[in-house]
Amino acid sequence: MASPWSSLRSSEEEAVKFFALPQTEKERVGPASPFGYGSKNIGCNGDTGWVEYLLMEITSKPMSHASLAFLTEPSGSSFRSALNEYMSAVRKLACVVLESMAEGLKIEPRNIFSKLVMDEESDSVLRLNHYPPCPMPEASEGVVTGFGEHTDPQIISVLRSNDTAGLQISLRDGSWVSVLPDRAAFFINVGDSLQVLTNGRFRSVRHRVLANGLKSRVSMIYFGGPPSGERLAPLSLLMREGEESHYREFTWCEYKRCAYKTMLADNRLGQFEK
Ligand SMILES: C=C1C[C@]23C[C@@]1(O)CC[C@H]2[C@@]12CC[C@H](O)[C@@](C)(C(=O)O1)[C@H]2[C@@H]3C(=O)O
Ligand SMILES: O=C(O)CCC(=O)C(=O)O
Ligand SMILES: [Fe+2]
Repeated sequence: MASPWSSLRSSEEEAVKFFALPQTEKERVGPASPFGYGSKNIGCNGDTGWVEYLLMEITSKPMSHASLAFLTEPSGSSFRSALNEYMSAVRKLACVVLESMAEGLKIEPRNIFSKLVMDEESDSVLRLNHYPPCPMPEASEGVVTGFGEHTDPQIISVLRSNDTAGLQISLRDGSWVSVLPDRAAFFINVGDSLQVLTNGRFRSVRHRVLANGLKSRVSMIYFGGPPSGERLAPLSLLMREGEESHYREFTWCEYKRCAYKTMLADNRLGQFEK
């Protein structure tokens, strides 16, 4: 398997260069609707955070989206090739993880989940987030939200950050636990769609990012999603005798349409529960 590390390093370097550009230059690539450059506004339903980002769709045609035309300019060519290489390496990594998950659940074929993100029509996204150091107002008691709490809607998310803390996950009792930053590690998040496919055996955990008072955080996240028309429901081959499905069947396109009308913290799966 091609290692994601070299393309990761160059993508991160290019991202740092991009985020260091004057605001007017970056805004040529925005607003993110949903793809492109965004700053402080997340999604289009009123969420805000101490973050700027680049959101890119991953299609079988590398980097086709018009809002990212800057990547097709000669000055964007090294960024483009690093990102294309990284996207394909991180997708393979996601597949290895998804195949181990299928094995752990003792279901076959092993590629039952990974084939969804490998599909030519897979609806996947790459996100580069930059959280600049945040001057902490006294009233905030050292807590400023970089990216508000949420679950990821897709099947799997593969996150890699530099060595700046900020990411936290929520435990069942509602307490928050910090994820130690480790630039040599990937953080894997189960998405809502995998929770549905496994009838809740794997859970999409709520997470958030707190801004850092001193250092910049840079993260790159691959969100592996299924093709638009894919029907999502608990896999019958996983269900035990008498086990009830917790979700009604829906397509990824239907879920995404509803998800994009919600705010980050909303419980998106709620409307699909039985
Ligand atoms: C507030 C929103 C931003 C988001 C779309 C949404 O309406 C609800 C889900 C959000 C999320 C979270 C995970 C990923 O970062 C993301 C790209 C996704 O697929 O769902 C974002 C969406 C976004 O930033 O557009
Ligand atoms: O930037 C991070 O570390 C996490 C952001 C996140 O959860 C997301 O973009 O969905
Ligand atoms: Fe997330």
